[in-house]
Amino acid sequence: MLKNNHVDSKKLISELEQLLDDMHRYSTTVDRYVITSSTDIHGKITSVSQAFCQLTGYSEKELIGNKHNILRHPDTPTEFFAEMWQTITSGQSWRGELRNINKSGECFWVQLQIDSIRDEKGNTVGYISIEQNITDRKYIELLTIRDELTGAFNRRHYNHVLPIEIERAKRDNKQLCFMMIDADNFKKYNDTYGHQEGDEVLKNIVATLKNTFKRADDFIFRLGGEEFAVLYRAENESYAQSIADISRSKIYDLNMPHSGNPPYGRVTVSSGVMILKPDQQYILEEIYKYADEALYKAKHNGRNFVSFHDTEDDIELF
Ligand SMILES: Nc1nc2c(ncn2[C@@H]2O[C@H](COP(=O)(O)OP(=O)(O)OP(=O)(O)O)[C@@H](O)[C@H]2O)c(=O)[nH]1
Repeated sequence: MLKNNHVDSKKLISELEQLLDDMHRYSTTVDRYVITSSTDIHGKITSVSQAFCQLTGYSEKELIGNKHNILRHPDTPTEFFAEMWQTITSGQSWRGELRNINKSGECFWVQLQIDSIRDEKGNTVGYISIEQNITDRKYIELLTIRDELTGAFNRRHYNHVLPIEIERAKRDNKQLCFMMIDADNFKKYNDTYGHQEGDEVLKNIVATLKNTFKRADDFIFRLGGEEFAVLYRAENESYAQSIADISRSKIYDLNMPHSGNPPYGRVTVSSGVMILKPDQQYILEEIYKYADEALYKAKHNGRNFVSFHDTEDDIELF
């Protein structure tokens, strides 16, 4: 009897050792290959996998006790994180794509899922994230939607985004503005200063637009040649008008010489804006047409000017 007991416990110990070995192997593999991190309820990092350290360039010691904002990309708007926190603190999982910055200052993209960690009573005691490195895919994706010269979104992306943003603005009961921007007398600029210098001007125009329209839901497009567009939301007409004019004057203030653009003698742009009301239906092609007509008015008005489409009068409704 005693002997039997001895044999059983030896067998049990060996099985337990085997189990511990398996668990160790499993956790080592997870640690090495799964990009994961945990935080307490305040967002302070409590554990990270080796794969997480490898991706971010930070050591475990540097990360523990810190918050994930150590990785924050400056272009990610605060609203993005507010929405993320709202979701996870309400007990739901959050899934999405996020651009981060590693320790060397390089950008990387992750697809991540964040879930609550709960104690035996069901209380949230922290959060765990599992991530996937999607930088390569994102890079290819961005190449297909961006204009190579200026970095603005291309026309294809404009066609994709416009209907989505119109619906979103309607849902949020916000006015959406579509502004077309065209460099003035640009043919003369190229003729005088050369095409390459012209390219630099186009880059400066987009950089200035990016500097002006900085909200998460602002979109800057290059629709073709020296023609650009911005899609932006406006709480009211006064904002819609003032920001459009600020973008025009910021480009004027760059003071890029342009002798063929009298009376200004510098690079200027003209813009045409169409304001979309959330309670109205629009035909997509008409939006472009009306903004283009407003742009024509701005050109006609002497250039370096922002003109607004007269709403209500002649919008074709469904
Ligand atoms: N440098 C450069 N020029 C471009 C590019 N795309 C288009 N253009 C030039 O932009 C000029 C546009 O000229 P037009 O459409 O005649 O208009 P404009 O001279 O700007 O005159 P207004 O629009 O009436 O003020 C043409 O000379 C095009 O060659 C580009 O990528 N780089």
